[in-house]
Amino acid sequence: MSRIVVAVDGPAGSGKSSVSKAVARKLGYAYLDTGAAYRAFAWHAQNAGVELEDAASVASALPSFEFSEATDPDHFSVRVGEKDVTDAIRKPAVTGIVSLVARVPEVRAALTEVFRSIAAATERDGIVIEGRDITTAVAPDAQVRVLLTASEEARMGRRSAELTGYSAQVVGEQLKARDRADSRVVDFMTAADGVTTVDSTELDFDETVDAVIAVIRTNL
Ligand SMILES: Nc1ncnc2c1ncn2[C@@H]1O[C@H](COP(=O)(O)OP(=O)(O)O)[C@@H](O)[C@H]1O
Ligand SMILES: Nc1ccn([C@@H]2O[C@H](COP(=O)(O)OP(=O)(O)O)[C@@H](O)[C@H]2O)c(=O)n1
Repeated sequence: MSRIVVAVDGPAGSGKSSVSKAVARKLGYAYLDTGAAYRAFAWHAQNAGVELEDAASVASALPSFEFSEATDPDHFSVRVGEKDVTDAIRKPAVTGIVSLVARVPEVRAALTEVFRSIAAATERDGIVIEGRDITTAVAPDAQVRVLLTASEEARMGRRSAELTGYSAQVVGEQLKARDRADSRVVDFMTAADGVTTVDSTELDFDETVDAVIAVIRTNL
């Protein structure tokens, strides 16, 4: 069976996770959130007591990283060893350190292999994989490649609406700082050759899902 891969990249708050999950659900595809893996590794590295500023120390936590992620869009969960970290990895304590671990080349190489194995193991007809470097590094040969963007203002507004209890200004500043740090490692602000941009600034959620499905239909 030839499995369809839909690769989705974009900056924080552009709608990658929620839109990709909805697209997967509608098409009966699997769904893989690669940011969740980087977050889970950051959580693990911190618990392992590594020196987060030191790349070699961060990489030393890789062999003990027992990661698993469900790919059913209706039952999403992330585990490290026996522990369910689905909620813990969304906390600001993890969001604030994830870029430090994501910049380490050994970490990127190891997680890229994990993503390819998960994609190869899915039993569904297709998989939507979302992150920052899926269209360019993880699955550059994907049949469908999308860059999901939205204005900084829209992204900050969406993220702060989601994180109730935190000041909109602090959430916005953290999002901008993380995008700045991440974009030094991977370019997810401009579409690579053959990648279709979907700008959701003026679209509501359902319209964005439909726009991504339209790109998929055009490419298959
Ligand atoms: N087109 C849209 N219009 C309005 N809200 C959206 C849209 N796309 C996504 N959202 C909302 O924005 C928030 C951030 O989306 P998320 O999927 O977490 O982004 P990302 O994974 O890119 O960080 C979520 O609450 C989501 O429901
Ligand atoms: N393919 C990917 C996915 C995420 N990441 C890293 O993981 C972090 C969390 O990704 P995420 O997709 O959960 O972040 P949000 O866009 O949901 O805020 C990013 O800030 C990047 O540092 C990455 O480097 N490469």
